Amino acid sequence: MTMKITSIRQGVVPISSQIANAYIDFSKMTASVVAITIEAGDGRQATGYGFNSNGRYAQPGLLAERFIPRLEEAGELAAHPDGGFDPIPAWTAMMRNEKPGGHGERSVAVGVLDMALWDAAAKLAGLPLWKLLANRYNGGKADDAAWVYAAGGYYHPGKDIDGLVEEMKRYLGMGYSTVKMKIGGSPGMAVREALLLDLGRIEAVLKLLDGDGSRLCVDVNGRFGLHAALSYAASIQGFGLRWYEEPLDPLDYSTHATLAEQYVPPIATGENLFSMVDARNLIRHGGLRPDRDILQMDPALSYGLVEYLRTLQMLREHGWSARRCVPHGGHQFALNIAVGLGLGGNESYPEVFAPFGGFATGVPVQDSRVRMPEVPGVGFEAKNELYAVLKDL
Ligand SMILES: O=C([O-])CC(=O)C(=O)O
Ligand SMILES: [Mg+2]
Repeated sequence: MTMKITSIRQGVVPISSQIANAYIDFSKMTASVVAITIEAGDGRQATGYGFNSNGRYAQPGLLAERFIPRLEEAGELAAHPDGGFDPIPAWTAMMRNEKPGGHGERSVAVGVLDMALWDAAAKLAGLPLWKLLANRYNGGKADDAAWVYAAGGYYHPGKDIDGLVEEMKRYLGMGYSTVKMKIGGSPGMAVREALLLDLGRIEAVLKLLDGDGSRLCVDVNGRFGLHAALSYAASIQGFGLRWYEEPLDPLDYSTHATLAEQYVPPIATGENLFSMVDARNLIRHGGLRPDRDILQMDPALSYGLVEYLRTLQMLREHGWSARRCVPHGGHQFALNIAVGLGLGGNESYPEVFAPFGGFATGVPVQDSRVRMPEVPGVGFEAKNELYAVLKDL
């Protein structure tokens, strides 16, 4: 049976807020949203939805000028050997006449469309995406739940240490046992002063977590140079934190290798690596340790799941387990991938980036684990606020 894309619509929606990390504020953050309708040879139709994660902006120009027209011109597409829709030939059509390297933000535009293709593929199969992925790529084995952690702890005008601790307390009340906070966001301050300030913030949150460092992640958003990263490393080493995230520029692999020689607990990075090749450079040259470090490549920013499947293959070839992957972005797409392909878990943003973050409405988090609904596709239709945005396309 062949399949055909019959319509593609796109829009731009704000996900702006007053929060900031150590590198950017989100006052003008936007996201692209798309809807793609696919017709199977037997006349059945499904509409899949996609969007990009926070941190990169909407890509209406790239979508309108290159990627949507190529998909529209793709014509009849070969089905997957299981008889269902296969996003891979559609993805290949989108990427025609694109050179390698210099990934820029076209990976974001392609990621938005890729998400919609997978949502439609799973809907045509009448399966939740996590089940389709387990069937196609994981010998039919899916996890029964995903580990999730609550990411927040942003800088916000007027927010002090008490405000930070109150926020973390709310996350514990929602069923999360591991939380993440921002550090390194003191522009213009000397490293020593900034470090003292951050140690006070970290210790206040650790107190709430009964001093258990394995329940706290800290995120620098790539702000530090090697000197600051090493100074912080020496001071936080003893806390045994769950991970020390994006301490350095994401593309500066050799400084990661130097840090990894000095800092024993886990380091996490990868949310700003947008291709399998970039991730492979990190693995080859970043000195990261497959027994503890965490890889956060986000399929919704980095050419989608078609490329992420290649990244997982590359990791296997380099002796890394998929369990070391905990994608950035806090969206249901990565949650399906985590459960269906056996990743280590997924990020979650209980209080920021609505309506794109979070899970199906009414699904509880228990002991930092969340189960998947049995809804066909990614599960957007079971997430009321998000579906209200998508269905308007
Ligand atoms: O603040 C951001 O850009 C998001 C981020 O780093 C994360 O979710 O880890
Ligand atoms: Mg991060």
